[in-house]
Amino acid sequence: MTCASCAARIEKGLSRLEGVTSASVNLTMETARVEYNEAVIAVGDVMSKVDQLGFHAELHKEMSQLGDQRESGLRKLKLRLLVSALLSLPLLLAMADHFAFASFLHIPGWFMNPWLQLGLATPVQFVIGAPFYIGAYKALRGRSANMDVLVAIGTSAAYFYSLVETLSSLSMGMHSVELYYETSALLITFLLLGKLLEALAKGRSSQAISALIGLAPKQAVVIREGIEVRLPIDEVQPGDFVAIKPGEKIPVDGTVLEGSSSVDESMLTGESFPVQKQAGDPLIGATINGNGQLVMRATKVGKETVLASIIRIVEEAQGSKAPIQRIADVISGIFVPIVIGIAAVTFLVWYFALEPGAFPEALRKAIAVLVIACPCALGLATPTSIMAGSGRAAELGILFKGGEHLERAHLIDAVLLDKTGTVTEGKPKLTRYQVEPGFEQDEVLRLVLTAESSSEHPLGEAIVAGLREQGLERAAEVETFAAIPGFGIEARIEGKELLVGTRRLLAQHRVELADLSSIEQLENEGHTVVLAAVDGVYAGFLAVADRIKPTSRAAVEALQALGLEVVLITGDNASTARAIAEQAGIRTVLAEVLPEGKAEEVKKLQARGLKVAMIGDGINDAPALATADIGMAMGTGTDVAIEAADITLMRGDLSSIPEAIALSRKTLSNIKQNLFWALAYNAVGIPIAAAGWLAPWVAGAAMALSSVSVVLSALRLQRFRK
Ligand SMILES: Nc1ncnc2c1ncn2[C@@H]1O[C@H](COP(=O)(O)OP(=O)(O)OP(=O)(O)O)[C@@H](O)[C@H]1O
Ligand SMILES: [Cu+]
Ligand SMILES: [Mg+2]
Repeated sequence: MTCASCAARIEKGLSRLEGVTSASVNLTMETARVEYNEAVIAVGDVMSKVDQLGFHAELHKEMSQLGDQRESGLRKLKLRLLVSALLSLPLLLAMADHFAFASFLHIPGWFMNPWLQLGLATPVQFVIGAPFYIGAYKALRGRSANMDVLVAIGTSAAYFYSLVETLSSLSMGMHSVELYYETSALLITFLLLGKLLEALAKGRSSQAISALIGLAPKQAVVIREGIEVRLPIDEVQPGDFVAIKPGEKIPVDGTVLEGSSSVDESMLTGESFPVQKQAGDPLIGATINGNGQLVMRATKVGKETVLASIIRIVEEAQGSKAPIQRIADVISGIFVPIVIGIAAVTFLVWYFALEPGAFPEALRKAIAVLVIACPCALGLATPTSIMAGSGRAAELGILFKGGEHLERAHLIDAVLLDKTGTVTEGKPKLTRYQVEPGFEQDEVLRLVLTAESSSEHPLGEAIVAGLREQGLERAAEVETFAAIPGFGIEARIEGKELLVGTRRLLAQHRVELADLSSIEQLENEGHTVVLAAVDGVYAGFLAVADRIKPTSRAAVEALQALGLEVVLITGDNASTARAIAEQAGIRTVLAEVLPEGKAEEVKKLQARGLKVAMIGDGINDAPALATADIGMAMGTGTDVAIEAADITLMRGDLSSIPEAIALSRKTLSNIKQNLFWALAYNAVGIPIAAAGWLAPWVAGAAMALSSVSVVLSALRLQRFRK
C-alpha cells in the first residue's frame, strides 16, 4: 500500500464481502483486521479478495517476524535508491549545464548525448520505477486511483516525450533536441528517498512494541523432583515450582511460595519504585527480581501471561483507527481524480493560452501539479500519531484498548472514582470491635467470623483475618448463607440467625439499634463500620479501615487542575465516604450506592451533558465501566473490570489518569497539526506548481519531505513526559 486511498480501497472491498461484519486496514502497520462469520466465509476468501484488489495478504504473524520482514524490505529499498541515484546523477549534471550558475562544472559534451541519456533513464523508469507502474495498474484495475497513478502518469509523460525527441534527433541532428529525462529519473529517485526516510521513521514508531516483545523471558529454572533444571520458557507449566535467583528475570506469572525480595516492575507498570514481595504475593513475568531469592508457583504461562496480554492490547491499539481518521480517508479518496483534473487544466491553460505551442513547458507544469498534489502525508498523519501515542502510553503503564479511546479521553469532564481499591489501597484491616453487654463477646465474634468466612467481599476477608489474629476459630457448620450485595450478609449458624452489614440491612429486619455515637465517631474518621445482629437483636459492631493510596491526593488535585469534576462513588456509608473523600481532596461524594446503581449514576451525569470517565477495580464496577464514556480499570483489579474498561492503568494508582488525559490531548492536537500541515502543503503547493514555479523533481522532493515531516512530528509524542 502506498497511500491512504489504497487502505481505503481494501477496506471497502473487504467490508462488501458477504459474511464480513467489519474490516479496518492500517496503512502504517500494513495490517488489516477483519471480523467475519465463519459459517459464511473463510479466511482464504478474505485473503483472495485482497489479491483480487491488487494487493497481497498473509495471515498475521508474530510481531518479531514482521520485524525481519521490515528489515529485508528496507534493504531492498536502499539498494533501489542507490542505483536510481547513480543513474540519475549524470542526467542531473546534463540538466545543470543549461544553467549559467553551474558553468564552473565544465560538463563534458557527451553527457548531452540523447542515446546515453536514454540508456540511463530507461532502467530507472521501468526497472526501479516498476513498482509505481504495478501499483498504478492495480489501482486502475480496481477502479480507483492512488499516488502510484499520479507518479506513473507524470514520469511516463516526461519519459515518452523525451523518447520521441531522441528518435527525432536521428533526422534533425543531436543538438537540436530538448530532453527531459532527468525529470522522471530524479522524480523517482526523490520518491524513493522519501519512502526510505518514511520507512525509517515508521520503524521508530513501533519501538514501544518491539521493546515489549524484547522483554519476554527465554528460560526458567524449574524445580522438578527436588532438582533445579533450566528449561526453555515454553516448557514451563502452570503449577510448576520455579526458582528465581537475585537479579534474574521472573519467567512467568505466579505467586511467591518462599523467600522475599523487592521486584522491579517498572517495565510493565511504569512504577519506578521496586515492589516488596513475600509469600503469597503475585509476581508478573518479565519483571526483574532484586536482591532476594524467590521460589514461585507458576500460575499463567505463554499467551495467558500479563506480558502477552499487554502486547496484544498495545498491538491492537496501534493498529486500530481513530475516528478523526475518517476525515483523511474521505479527502484522500476523492483527491487523486481531482488532482488529475487540475493537472489537465494546467496543461491546457499553458499550452493554449499562456505559452501557446510550448508543449514541454506545459507538460512539466502539469507533472509538477500531479506530484505536489499527492495526498500521502494526509494518509500518514493519524495512524502514526496513534501509534506513537499509544506506544508511549504503554511505556508509562497506560494501556489504551484502541485509537478511539486515545482520541476520546481528552473530552472527559467528570471523573468518577470508586473508593475501595481505587482511591484506597483495597487492603482493609479490622481496627476495632465492640459487643453489646448481655452478649458473650467471643460467641458473637465467632459467629461473625464463621459467617464472613463464606463471603468474598474484601470487608468480609478483612474481618476474618482480623478475628483470626485474635485467636478465634470458626464454628463448625454454616446452615444457610446469603450475601446481599450492597448490604451485607445473612446466615444461620448453630440455629442462630445472624445479620452482618449496614444499618439499612438491620433496619430492614427491624432490628433496633442502641446508641450510635461511637459508631458515627469511627465513621467520621473514615472507618467502615458493620453492625451485627443475633436473632433479631443488635449485638455489636466491627470497624474496618483502609488507607488511601499515597498517590491519590496529588492525582485528584492534578485532575481538578485540568478542570475536571472529581466524584467519589461508593457503596459505603456517607460519613465514611466523606472522611475518605476529604483525605483525598475530593469535594463531591456519592455514597451508599448499590452495586447496580453505579452505572445509573454514570448515566445521570451523562444526562447532564457531561462526558464521564469511571475508574474502578471490582467486579461490581464493571457495568459502570462499560457505561461510562471512558472506563479505566486498575491493572491490579479484577479481570472482569479490566475486560469491561477501555483503558487499563497498569501502575494501579490514580496518578495515571491525569497522564492518560494529558497524553490524549497531546495526541489529538498532534493529529490535528499533522492534518493541517498535510492539507496546507497541498493547498499551497498546487497553485505554485500550476504557476510553473516548481520543477517536477523539486515537487517530488517536497512531497517526500512532507511525508517525512508528518512522521517525525508524530514521533514527538514518544517524548511525552509525566
Ligand atoms: N460481607 C460483608 N460483611 C459485612 N458488611 C458487608 C459485606 N458486604 C457488604 N457489606 C456492607 O455493604 C456496604 C456496601 O458494600 P459494597 O460492596 O456495595 O461497597 P464497598 O465495598 O463498601 O465500597 P466500594 O463501592 O467503594 O467498593 C459495605 O460498606 C458494608 O457495610
Ligand atoms: Cu505521494
Ligand atoms: Mg467494593
